[in-house]
Amino acid sequence: MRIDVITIFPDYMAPLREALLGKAIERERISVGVHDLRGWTHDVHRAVDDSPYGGGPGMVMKPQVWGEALDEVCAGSDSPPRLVVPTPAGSPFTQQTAVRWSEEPWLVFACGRYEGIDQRVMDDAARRMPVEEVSIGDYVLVGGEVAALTMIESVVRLLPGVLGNPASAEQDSFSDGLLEGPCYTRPEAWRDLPVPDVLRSGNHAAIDRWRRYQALERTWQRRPDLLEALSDDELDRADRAR
Ligand SMILES: CN1CCN(Cc2ccc(Cn3ccc4ccc(-c5n[nH]c(N)c5C#N)cc43)cc2)CC1
Repeated sequence: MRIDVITIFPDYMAPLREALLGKAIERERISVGVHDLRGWTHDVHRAVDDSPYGGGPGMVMKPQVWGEALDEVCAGSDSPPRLVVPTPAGSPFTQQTAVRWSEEPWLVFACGRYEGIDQRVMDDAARRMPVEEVSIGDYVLVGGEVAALTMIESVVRLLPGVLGNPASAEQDSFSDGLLEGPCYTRPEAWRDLPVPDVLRSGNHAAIDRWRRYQALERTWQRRPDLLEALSDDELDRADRAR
């Protein structure tokens, strides 16, 4: 997978070179390009923003600069990339999105700042490539870089050979529609807090039932909305796990 990121703060993307993502680059599971949007400015001030039409607070990112940047970064391949534009007004980014994008050969992330990117940039790009405007959650960030890092990490961890233990991705939270339950490791007792006996019983059928019940209980307490999406027979199966 090829990943390109366009931003006015290229150093913000340094975490891409660290840890799991850095290893994926070393092992050539992914190639990553980070591009400074100001490289496509032509004025002495290297301006990337301007006042919003219609008034309102803040500034909007100029279409000309983004247009030239995307023309260059998204060129050079028989098939165009999928353009991902983080925005608070985007469709929800979910684990299902990450799974779908993990099949893509090339993703380009356009990281906006200020009040966002002139809409015509996305409308023009959509003439040549798939464009998705997505949000990582219902809270407000200052720009798209943190969102891009979040989405890149959740996609890249799904690629073959990236995670040390591939089973981990298969047992992700949300992958079966539920939150995962609590996890424990040594010591057996810590500050008078014990590990649940069932986890030390060696009875794997009982352990699976316990884990399934814990996942259901936690989902019910923290994310009841996820339970609404579960089918009746899935709920029955989980209920039998009590
Ligand atoms: C008067 N009101 C009119 C509405 N605006 C809305 C607004 C517009 C831009 C920004 C800053 N920003 C710029 C680019 C950019 C990309 C992603 C995100 C982002 N935030 N939260 C997520 N889940 C994100 C993601 N993914 C934020 C971004 C903040 C708030 C506020 C002022």
